[in-house]
Amino acid sequence: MRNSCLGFIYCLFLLFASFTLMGVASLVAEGWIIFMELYPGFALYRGLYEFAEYALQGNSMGTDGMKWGNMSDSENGMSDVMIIMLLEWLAVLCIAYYVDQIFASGSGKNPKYLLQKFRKKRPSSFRRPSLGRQGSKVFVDMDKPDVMQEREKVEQILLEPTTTHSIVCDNLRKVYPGRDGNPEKLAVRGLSLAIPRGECFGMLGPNGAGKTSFISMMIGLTTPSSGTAYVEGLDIRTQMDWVYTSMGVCPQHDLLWETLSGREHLLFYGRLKNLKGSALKKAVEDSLKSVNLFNGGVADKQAGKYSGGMKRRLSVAISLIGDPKVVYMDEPSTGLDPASRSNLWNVVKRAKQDRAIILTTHSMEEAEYLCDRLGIFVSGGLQCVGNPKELKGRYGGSYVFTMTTSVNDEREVEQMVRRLSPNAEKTYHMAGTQKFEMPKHEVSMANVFQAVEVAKSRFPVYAWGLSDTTLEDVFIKVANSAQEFHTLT
Ligand SMILES: Nc1ncnc2c1ncn2[C@@H]1O[C@H](COP(=O)(O)OP(=O)(O)OP(=O)(O)O)[C@@H](O)[C@H]1O
Repeated sequence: MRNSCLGFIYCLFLLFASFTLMGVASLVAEGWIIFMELYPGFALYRGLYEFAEYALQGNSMGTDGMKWGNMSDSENGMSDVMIIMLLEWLAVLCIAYYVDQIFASGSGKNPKYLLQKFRKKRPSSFRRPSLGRQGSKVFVDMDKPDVMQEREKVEQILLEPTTTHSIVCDNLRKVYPGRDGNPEKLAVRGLSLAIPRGECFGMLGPNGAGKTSFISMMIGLTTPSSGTAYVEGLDIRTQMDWVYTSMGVCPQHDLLWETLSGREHLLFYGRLKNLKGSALKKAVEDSLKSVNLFNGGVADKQAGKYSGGMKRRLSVAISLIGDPKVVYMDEPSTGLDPASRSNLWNVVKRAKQDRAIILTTHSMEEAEYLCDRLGIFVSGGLQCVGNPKELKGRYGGSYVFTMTTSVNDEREVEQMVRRLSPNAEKTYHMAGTQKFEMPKHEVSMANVFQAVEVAKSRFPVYAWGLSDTTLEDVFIKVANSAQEFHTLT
């Protein structure tokens, strides 16, 4: 519809141009004609009109029509037409480029980005301390010393000429532009992170936290709205073609060709990674063996006939072929049965020796088993970073006590817990089941066991338990407090 309207308006202008030039050209001042030629369709028509005039004259007089020499003739105005069309072509080219940068899918640049580009001319490795720049965010980050420390580490690394860190994210940010009346979405807010070779970094976070948006930027599917990241020293904004050669990806959903076999997939991706001849054959066989897809003719079966677990293992094998220095795995074990998952974990564990791996997962067990360090990501921001033990120590300095009784005895349970630990906090309560967090320094195990024995003699206790903080407790605590903060701000 829009195209038809534009076409119609364009034709109207052509008609108007032909009427003006043929009918009243002699009555209209040359200045007005030049003014009208600012409309591209009019200028084009004027040019064609003059060509036609010369051709007609040429036919009747036996000459050649318009020649280069006639272009400068002030009578026909061709020099004005050519200059106007050339300048307009340049202007429209620039406008088209600018509009494309703002509206192209995934790029989502701020309309003022050109101004910002001119304002911030600095070498990519130069960084100022982010404290001052973040303004009101400083308060938030001060609350997260580990995140601040990571940011400072990144700033330090960026000042060094060489580094052992395979991935360095420098204040990476992603904003999706608002569409169809929806406001713009800040999916990743200023992420700074440094991951050395040989480390598997786990990215945990609730649904919609921004993990996939982060990975999409790192693998070149979308461009950062601001900030950047360096992969093996290469800038993802400007050197993505080189980054691809040292990168492997296992996406959240298997991207496989149903009619190709597992072996053919690996041969294809191996060739893309520049492997040839016997080196390619060996890499494919090793890869198939490592993910248990080699024996029994499985390697030559069509991927469409693979089970979900086999497809997932093939995706992981694809991400590792060609010895990439950096690998991204987006929820690699989703949908796998326990045996296949354990198999896959062994593959990943072996693979991380000489490379950096970023892995997103919803499984705390997987994170604890595979990852050297973890980051909990909520509402687009990193809330904490550290190894699983550190995080449990930092966020879980308490025992979790659970007891299930009849609803009538709930008060007694609560009083018992208060006597054991005056600062205990009730974290869950549902139909007779209560959960309390008791600070470790207030509680002695022996007292808890004794108190439970006394309680059992006074009222029926259906179940009880005392556990150390799990990674899941840490995750829930961090995610809830961050979500509360973002709802309030
Ligand atoms: N192309 C897009 N345009 C607009 N908003 C988007 C787009 N892609 C993602 N989002 C929004 O950005 C936020 C982060 O989404 P993202 O998929 O990165 O989260 P996630 O942590 O990977 O979630 P999950 O664990 O469910 O995969 C969500 O609120 C999502 O709705």
